[in-house]
Amino acid sequence: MEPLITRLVATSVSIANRAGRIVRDILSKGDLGIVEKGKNDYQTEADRSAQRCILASLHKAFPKVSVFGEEELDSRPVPQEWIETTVNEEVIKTTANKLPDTLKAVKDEDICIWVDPLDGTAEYTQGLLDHVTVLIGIAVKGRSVAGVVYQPYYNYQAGQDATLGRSIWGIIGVGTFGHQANKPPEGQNIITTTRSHSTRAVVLAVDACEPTEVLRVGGAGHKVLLILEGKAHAYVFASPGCKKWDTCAPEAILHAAGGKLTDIHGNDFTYEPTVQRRNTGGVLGTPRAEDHKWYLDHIPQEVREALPIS
Ligand SMILES: Nc1ncnc2c1ncn2[C@@H]1O[C@H](COP(=O)(O)O)[C@@H](O)[C@H]1OP(=O)(O)O
Ligand SMILES: [Mg+2]
Ligand SMILES: [Mg+2]
Ligand SMILES: [Mg+2]
Repeated sequence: MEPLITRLVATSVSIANRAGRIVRDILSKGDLGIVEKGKNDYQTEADRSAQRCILASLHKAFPKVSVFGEEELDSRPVPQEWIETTVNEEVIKTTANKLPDTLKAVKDEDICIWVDPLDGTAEYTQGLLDHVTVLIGIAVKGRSVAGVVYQPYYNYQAGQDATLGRSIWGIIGVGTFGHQANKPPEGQNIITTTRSHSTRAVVLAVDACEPTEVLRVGGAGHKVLLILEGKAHAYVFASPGCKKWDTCAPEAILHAAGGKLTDIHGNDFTYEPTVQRRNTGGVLGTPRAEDHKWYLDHIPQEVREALPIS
């Protein structure tokens, strides 16, 4: 049998696809069932249903692994057709002979999975559909090592014949798959940041990094995809708004591709089950680990002091 990590990623790719289908079905039926959880913080029926699908499916396949999802839900039974049991063969094939030795012996109790059933909820409700992703991040002993980012509306403006949706997945030491890997253009400094959760500190930090262009878009998953595809040079978010489920999967795919995701002080995120959910130190992502320090050095002291280390 394949190592646990390989099976977890291969199953998570299938589960994220199933959840993405739920996200699309709910929008096409038109009743989003929006609930306001807090200031500028919404939940829809798609967030709730996709999380039920993902947690029930993971629990069925891996009953001993800890899984945490963004939404607080009751334990109502999940419709049988939402339990995804298939395994993505592409992941199995690609990972065979490539998985690092350190990940081969990982046990159930070493793992914690962080699930964001719908990242970019604000943009989903506003029809900015390619900003939406489903995130399943896999941490081992508190460090993010593998992740799945499913983009349910990829290609949605490309015409009827285009295949809707794509899966991007990555494992540290194996690589990142399912997207184009491009370098960002030389001579520019394109910075991506929030469009729906901006604050004074967010703007100060972006401006201090001397952008030639600012891409204000939704979703932590979506912004990391922009970096992987060479559309942005950095993801700068000087706010305590992101939580563990927002960063776990994006961090793994970015690190697996040679990039770096930390808080704005340069500290690594940790993901053990008891960790504080909020990433109080903000988020900084770059496509090459060696470019990270330049951005860290440009974050104003005033902004750093306002964002405590997570
Ligand atoms: N102030 C905030 N309140 C609630 N969620 C936030 C906040 N800031 C960031 N997030 C979460 O982090 C993601 C990335 O931030 P942004 O889109 O603003 O760049 C958001 O899509 C949202 O995830 P979610 O949509 O899953 O609730
Ligand atoms: Mg949310
Ligand atoms: Mg999110
Ligand atoms: Mg979410």
